[in-house]
Amino acid sequence: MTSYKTIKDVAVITIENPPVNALSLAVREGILDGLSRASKDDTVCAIVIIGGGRTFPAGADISEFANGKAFTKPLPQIIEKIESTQKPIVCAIHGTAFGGGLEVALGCHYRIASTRSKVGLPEVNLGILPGAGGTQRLPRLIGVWLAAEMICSGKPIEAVDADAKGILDDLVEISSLESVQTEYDKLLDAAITLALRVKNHSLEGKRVSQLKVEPVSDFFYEQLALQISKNARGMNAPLQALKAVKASAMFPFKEGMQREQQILGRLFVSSQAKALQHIFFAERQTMKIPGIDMKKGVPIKFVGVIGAGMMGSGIAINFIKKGIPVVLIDAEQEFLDRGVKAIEDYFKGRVKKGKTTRFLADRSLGYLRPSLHYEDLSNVDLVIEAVFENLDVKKSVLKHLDEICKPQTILCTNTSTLDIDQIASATNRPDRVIGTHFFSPANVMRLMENVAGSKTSERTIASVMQISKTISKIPVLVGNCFGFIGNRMLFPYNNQANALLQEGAFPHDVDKVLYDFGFPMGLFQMSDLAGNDIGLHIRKAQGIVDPSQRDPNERYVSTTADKLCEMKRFGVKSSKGWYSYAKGSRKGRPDKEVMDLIVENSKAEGFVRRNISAKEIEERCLYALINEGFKCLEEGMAYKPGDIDIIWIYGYGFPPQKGGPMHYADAVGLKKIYDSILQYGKADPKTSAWKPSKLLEQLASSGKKLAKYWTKKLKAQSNL
Ligand SMILES: CCC/C=C/C(=O)SCCNC(=O)CCNC(=O)[C@H](O)C(C)(C)COP(=O)([O-])OP(=O)([O-])OC[C@H]1O[C@@H](n2cnc3c(N)ncnc32)[C@H](O)[C@@H]1OP(=O)([O-])[O-]
Repeated sequence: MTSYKTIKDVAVITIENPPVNALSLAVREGILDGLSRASKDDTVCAIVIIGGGRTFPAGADISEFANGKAFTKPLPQIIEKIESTQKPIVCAIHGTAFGGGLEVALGCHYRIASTRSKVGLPEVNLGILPGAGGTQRLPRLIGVWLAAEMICSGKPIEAVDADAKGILDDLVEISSLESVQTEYDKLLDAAITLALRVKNHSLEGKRVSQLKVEPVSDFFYEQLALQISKNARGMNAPLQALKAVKASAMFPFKEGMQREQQILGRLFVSSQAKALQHIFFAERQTMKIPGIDMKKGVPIKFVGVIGAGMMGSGIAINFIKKGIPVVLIDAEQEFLDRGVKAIEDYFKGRVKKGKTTRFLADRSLGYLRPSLHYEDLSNVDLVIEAVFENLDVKKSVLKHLDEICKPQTILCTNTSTLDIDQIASATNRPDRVIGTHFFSPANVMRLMENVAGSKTSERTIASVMQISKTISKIPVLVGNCFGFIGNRMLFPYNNQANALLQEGAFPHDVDKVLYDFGFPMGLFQMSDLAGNDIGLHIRKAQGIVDPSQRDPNERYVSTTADKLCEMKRFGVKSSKGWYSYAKGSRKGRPDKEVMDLIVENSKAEGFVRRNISAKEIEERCLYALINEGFKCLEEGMAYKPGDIDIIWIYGYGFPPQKGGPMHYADAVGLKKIYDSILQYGKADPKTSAWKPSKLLEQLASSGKKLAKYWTKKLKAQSNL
């Protein structure tokens, strides 16, 4: 896990724990061993610590948090040992020196970094804090102000910025064209040169723990706490980290460390830390699908997008940003021009905000090829249609593409509800047809539901999952059912919200509960933002708007929602929806007209309105959602509980500190949820959402947790 060698009387300890050189127990032991050898060897005059491969350690080994290994030879002790070593230690950073990695660097006497590298303390994103002395050393090195900002936001910074802030002693210029090996060689060279230069220098002032912290006023802490409460609403770790930073300015180093460790101890066992660490791994597991070999994917170098509307142009942006040429097709010149303008405006905006340069923006735009002719797609590797959400329209587009594109081209349909098999049946290559459900705005939202039809091949799935990654999306493979995973689960959740209106609640009552739970906004606010006509369109496609076509045994909850559309209350875009909006504002106010309509409809539908508690609102919305998630798992539409959590966190704003609906279900207790579902079902037998999932029933009665059960199941499957 580490190697040791000497170059020109400098000991070089190289950390070798690919892929990210996480500071596992074996690495920590290796560092200790290297320090001891170098200290005992009289010919060694200085020490360099460097990461092998592509990076300096990207942090403590997160997998050791759950199994307790992190507490054996813990990182703070190793860093103390590094700092107290009598020979100068130079730390050489490339790649991503994150978390414990940066904390190791802060324990070294000198720090140099490749200009391509990044440093950061992202621990708050995992529900903890930089608990290997980071909250005590960083303020001593760069001041409380800058340190608190880095620690509480968890955002990494570029090496050049780190140098300007005083974290680094020097930068090693590496161009973007140079290989990782060249970067490593140049960095090591520079580190050895520096080590030889300082070999006889005193270490006075070089041990960061001995530096003084300039105190700042309480006003600063109050302001930052306010900002954190707004930007990281509901998250414990950032505010706790701020307390630890404050301790650095109030106490000597040793006492400050004690405070840091106390706070870390509390955060470590918190439900938020468990939830956030679950998400960290779940996000990386979405590419691991039983029976799919991702290496079978074919490279996608040329893409077509059909439809230059908001969705199509957003999709195109993802590709051209990564240097992948896109032919953007629309039937009308006017629509095409509008799409191209939207794309140009997007890049102009980025330049204006300093997020990219004019040169890079122009380079991306150079990859865009607008066209009115399908024939220009004859050579693309993959094409995504983003036309109107209508089965017949999509089928005819795919049929046409099948005739024009080369036989190997993968045909993707961007739909949020339609049947992939039916769309694929319009082509002679159903094995090369797949759903790619982008979330709007497609250039912003990172989630992608990739939908496998019954004939979609392993190669197609692997190719699309990989290209999704290349364009920086978080792809989740899902099965082909109505609404796939995200929208399918949204329906019962949304139905409960509407049912609550019938029984006595108002939109702002429901939205407040969901906001307090941690969602960025409630369901009615979300509906107003997306456009209430979308829901109506889906209900029409389901054939349930017309009372004569409804199943008499299923409760209908959307009368008010339907009437709102009749009244042209489409939401923010018409300044009126569930709420009313001042012109240009997205902040809705409860509207008497809507409240009267809700009361009137309750009466007409035979409900006696009652006060509904926040607890009931929360349980009914969330348990209906969770029950549907279990159904998706038992039917094989979702491959892992973690996939569902990722979809809901990245696609629907489920609060990450609660870990996603399936993780949350385990935290609440499956028996409690199951019993509540039975109870709500008894009171409301005409709502099929209250029919409990068999899987939920099985786990609730056996007292098992979903996460454990599913991991075991997957293991057993892979051993077959
Ligand atoms: C003691 C208390 C104080 C200290 C606390 C800390 O340091 S807390 C830590 C603070 N640090 C952080 O929070 C940084 C967390 N890491 C990152 O942000 C990113 O991994 C990255 C930017 C370093 C590389 O991005 P990229 O897209 O190039 O790669 P990728 O993301 O796909 O990862 C590749 C593989 O490495 C795995 N893995 C990664 N990191 C860790 C880890 N620390 N540990 C274990 N494993 C880790 C990851 O699961 C994946 O495994 P798989 O699926 O292949 O089996």
